[in-house]
Amino acid sequence: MLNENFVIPRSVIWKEDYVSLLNQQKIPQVTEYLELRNIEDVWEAIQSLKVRGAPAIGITAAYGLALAALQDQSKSLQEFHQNLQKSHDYLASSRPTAVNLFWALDRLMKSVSNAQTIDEAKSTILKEAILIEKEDEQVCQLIGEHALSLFKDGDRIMTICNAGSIATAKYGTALAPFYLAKEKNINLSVYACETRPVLQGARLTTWELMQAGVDVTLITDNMAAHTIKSKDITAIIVGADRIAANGDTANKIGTFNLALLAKSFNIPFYVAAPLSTFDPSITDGDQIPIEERNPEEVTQINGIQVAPKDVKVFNPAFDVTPNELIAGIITEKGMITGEYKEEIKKLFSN
Ligand SMILES: CSC[C@@H](O)[C@@H](O)C(=O)COP(=O)(O)O
Repeated sequence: MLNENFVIPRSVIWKEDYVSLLNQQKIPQVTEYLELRNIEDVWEAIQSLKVRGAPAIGITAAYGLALAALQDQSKSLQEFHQNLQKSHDYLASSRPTAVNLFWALDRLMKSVSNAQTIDEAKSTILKEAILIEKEDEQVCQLIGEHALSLFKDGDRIMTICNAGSIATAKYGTALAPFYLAKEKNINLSVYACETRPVLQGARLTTWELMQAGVDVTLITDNMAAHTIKSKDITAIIVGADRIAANGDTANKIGTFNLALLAKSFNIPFYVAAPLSTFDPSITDGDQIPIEERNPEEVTQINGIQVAPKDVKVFNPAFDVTPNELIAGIITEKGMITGEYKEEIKKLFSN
């Protein structure tokens, strides 16, 4: 295990009858934990980005479904299953792109399909939600170890958005190697893109890494090319929201730009993601649903209007990086590279 003499924040904590949730909307100004007491609270927290990041969305939704199950007053097992399906569908409508949401909810539904009593179903569903969180912590640590093996002392690495501890159960995906490097006294410098419009890089990645004592420098998104050149960036590493069967990867808007820059500067562009972020049911990235969010995320900064009120806005929250721009996808099972279609098929065949 990592030694804990530096702070690795957690975003989702199960508290027996509610979910304690770090309010990521308010970081870094305010560190507050919300009490999510019912499925509506959970839906709203996911939709409004109080919790965000693919694995953390999945874990929170899993606890949301567990809360709904535990609070259910059904008189028969059949009624219980009908209500559970409604709760599943409701939570699944909170955000469309990160496949971990659907993966976690489907996994809970499957876990209770053979339950003989309502009590058995309730305890099974909670156990499964807790397991999803525990597994994600272990998986992120493994991703961090595999990713760290690609870097050496003194490397300068760029990232976007926040694929850190608070986007997962713990440690993160793209940020996990930086926590591990810190422990092993390997010096890595991180360049964090601010990540307009919602600023996950500026607000969250810097906050997380500074607490752990990781050397992090903030840049605006449009500084990426100049920074890669002038600071001699050695690699780019990002997280993922959904990876198609051919390796095409949806991640935070702006990721595709960085992949193109990596190609142009001849530096590796890595994706770090757990197997729960793969969607082998879709053949390529064109089939990934891309969330479009409220125009005000673009026309305002921190509630202050910066563009004409009625300007037309296009606000996709994600883009898709084609597989040929990706030097490697780092999972808990190691890194896959090259023939992604074959490699991904192998990953899911055993
Ligand atoms: C380990 S988190 C991976 C991704 O979910 C992350 O990079 C990302 O794009 C998050 O987008 P967000 O809109 O903040 O949920």
